Amino acid sequence: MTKLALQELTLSHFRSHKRVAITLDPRPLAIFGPNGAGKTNIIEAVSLLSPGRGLRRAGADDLARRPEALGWKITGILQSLHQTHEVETWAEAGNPRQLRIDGKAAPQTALGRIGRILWLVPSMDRLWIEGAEGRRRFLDRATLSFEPTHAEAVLAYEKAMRERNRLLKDMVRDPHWYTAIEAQMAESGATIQRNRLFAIDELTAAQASATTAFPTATLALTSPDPVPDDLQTALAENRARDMAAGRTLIGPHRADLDAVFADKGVPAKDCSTGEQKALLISLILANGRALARDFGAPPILLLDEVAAHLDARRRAALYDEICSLGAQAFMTGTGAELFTELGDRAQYAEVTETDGQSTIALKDRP
Ligand SMILES: Nc1ncnc2c1ncn2[C@@H]1O[C@H](COP(=O)(O)OP(=O)(O)OP(=O)(O)O)[C@@H](O)[C@H]1O
Repeated sequence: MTKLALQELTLSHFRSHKRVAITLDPRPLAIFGPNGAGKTNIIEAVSLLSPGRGLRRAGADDLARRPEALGWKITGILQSLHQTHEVETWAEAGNPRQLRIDGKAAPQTALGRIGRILWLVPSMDRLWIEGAEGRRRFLDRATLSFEPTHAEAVLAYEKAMRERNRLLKDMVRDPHWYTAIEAQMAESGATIQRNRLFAIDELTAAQASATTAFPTATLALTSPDPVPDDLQTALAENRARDMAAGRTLIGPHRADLDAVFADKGVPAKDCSTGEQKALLISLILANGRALARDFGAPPILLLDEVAAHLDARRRAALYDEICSLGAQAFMTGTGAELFTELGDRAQYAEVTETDGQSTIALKDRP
């Protein structure tokens, strides 16, 4: 099968890493080292080779190595479906993040077309019990992996909504100011809604068609107020209510992802911590299988401390599923023993830290 894989990763002054240059093969990479060594920083750098602010949602200045804080750079050689791309992303102090693909300046949305990168990080352990925003972001990343233009629809919708919210806050009542903005929101909103429903269908089908050790999640797109078919009319009718609130109260920006642990019929938020994690793993793997079929290659997976939560049987099952999927999964853990079951099916790297400076070294199978 065609592979999507990072062949080389170079970091310069990125968080605790002053200089990193590693060459990888398409197998999963198990990254081990003590707490605070700089393992997550490595996979955060990989996450920045996809659109958005990466797996910590950090601002560009936070990524610069302290104390120098001069700026940072990540370079990745990414093997994609038809060709290999050089992706460079960097920021100079006080400036926004920039991007070049194959030597040419490119918008971040272009990254969604050449690669597919999905992640699970410990902060997502509370995804099912916290507010809708995290679940929406999770769904949108899955959606983006199926439909790269989703990012443009979300950006267009958010830009128009910001303009509308400004008018609402300024108590502008003249309908002329609203019509074009609401038409834009309705158009991009319909695209967002359609894309998200498509992603849910894909995840549902991919869960149903596989034999897996992880539980099935029954998914639904919900919202405090249903997203109307005719969003433009609904927005016009809702202006007075929105003006009182000082913001737009209806639309896809209020959507939520509802999940139920299918075998038990229990909502994800009421499941045990381990079950909630297992549902997330199940969805990431389902997303990977669906992409392998639709896009032609499984995504790059970034799994931060995923092994720590799993018993040995589940851990072995996860590794088996990643390997049969053929995904280049970057996995972190505090000890090499967490990856024993991977054997020769993975490559290994140790991250260590001395005096606030991290280093990474590829290792033989531990
Ligand atoms: N901008 C920065 N400049 C220098 N060091 C930083 C910067 N941001 C974070 N760090 C350091 O990076 C280290 C954390 O790295 P990281 O989160 O990658 O650790 P980890 O190996 O994943 O640890 P754990 O196993 O505890 O999750 C901390 O020591 C932190 O102080």
